[in-house]
Amino acid sequence: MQETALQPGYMSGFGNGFETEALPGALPVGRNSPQKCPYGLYAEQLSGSPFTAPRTTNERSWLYRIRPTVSHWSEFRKADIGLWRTAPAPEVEVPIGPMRWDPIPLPEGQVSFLEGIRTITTAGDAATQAGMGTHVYLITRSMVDEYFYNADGEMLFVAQQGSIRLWTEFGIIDIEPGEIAVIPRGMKIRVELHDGPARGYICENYGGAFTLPERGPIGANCLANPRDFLTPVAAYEDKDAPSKLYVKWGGSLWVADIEHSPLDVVAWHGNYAPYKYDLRRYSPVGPVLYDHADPSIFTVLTSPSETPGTANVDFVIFPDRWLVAENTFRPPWYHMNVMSEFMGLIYGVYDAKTGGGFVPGGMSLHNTMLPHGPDVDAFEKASNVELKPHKLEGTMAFMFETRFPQRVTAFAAQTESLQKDYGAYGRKLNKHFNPNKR
Ligand SMILES: O=C(O)Cc1cc(O)ccc1O
Ligand SMILES: [Fe+2]
Repeated sequence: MQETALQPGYMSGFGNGFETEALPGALPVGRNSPQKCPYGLYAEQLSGSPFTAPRTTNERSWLYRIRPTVSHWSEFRKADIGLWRTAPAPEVEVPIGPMRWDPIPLPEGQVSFLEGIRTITTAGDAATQAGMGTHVYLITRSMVDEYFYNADGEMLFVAQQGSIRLWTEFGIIDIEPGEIAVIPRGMKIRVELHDGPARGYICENYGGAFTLPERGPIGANCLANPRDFLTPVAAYEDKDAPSKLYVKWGGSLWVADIEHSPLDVVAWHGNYAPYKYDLRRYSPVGPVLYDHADPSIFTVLTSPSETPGTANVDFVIFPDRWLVAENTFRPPWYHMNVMSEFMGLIYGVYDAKTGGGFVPGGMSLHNTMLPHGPDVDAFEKASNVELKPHKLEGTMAFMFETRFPQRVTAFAAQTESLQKDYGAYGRKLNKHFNPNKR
């Protein structure tokens, strides 16, 4: 490994055509496939979209690597996929009611990224490139001489506890709680524990690649600003060692013995690349006079479907912000939604659930067309509080919202972390109706 490659360095921008080289002159100039590449490297294209996709959604990168991926290939055998599930996964009947979980505890023993995935829900069908899986990751040891890529979807990491280092083919990404990272489909990684143990959430997106939502009348600024997205500079390993390459393909995990690190990309250029983003940089826009707006105003990233305005997945956050609306019930309203809502809490308190039970590291599921809203504590407080400007501080909840109903896995339905009494929270709401008093 190069001395200079040990600390992550980043380039700013979303979806840019980046170019970066870990050795001077490693990138061919003016062409993608010279007869011989500099330093004896191999050229390889990684296509994240069909070749013919329109320019706005066309994604590919050119990698200049010590060995092409095909030479990392050898006899694959089935590996134990543990508790990772892929849609469709009809393991249990999905309850017709809200579900909520306490944090899944970190295991006592040594658990790598691949061993510590716990799928909570699946939606759609990975084989048709539609839907998503939601997972919790639990990591107590780094991957050593173990590498992985996911052919079934891109992975959005949401760090909740501890920090991890994602060694990718494209360079190094560090994330800590409050930050996210996106690893596009097909990109090789090794996940290292930086400051652990680590827990977080993953949205495995089988559909259209995450992109920034349109801003419409908001204009050219606010929400997630493109300059705050960071893509790593090239960094490579020239390492010969008995290693394992794991591939998730078609919902199964496969493994092959390889003799060298596949993170051997010395230079690359293109717009198909991993990135990170600090959620605390999000610039929220909201109601400045009255009413509570739809949560789509807080969309960080969206995975579009073929139907305009109907997301395969929206990644939405509920960050620190001022509440100023006059004569308004300020928390989320009671509602039913054709989209299904998986929520997690990174830190702090979520304003619709102030009565306890939705804690950092926990999660909830409000499925397609199932009613939900503030708990009794949040309702009573927000209905009676003096409506001064009020700042929600030290809070970061998020939602993976998909057009598809979500199925829970057998693990999620049977874990001790499942709260047995959550389904009844709505029944605690008091009757206030009085026909004699307006
Ligand atoms: O249900 C939830 O808590 C998420 C949510 C938040 C909000 O402000 C409006 C609608 C919505 O689904
Ligand atoms: Fe909701």
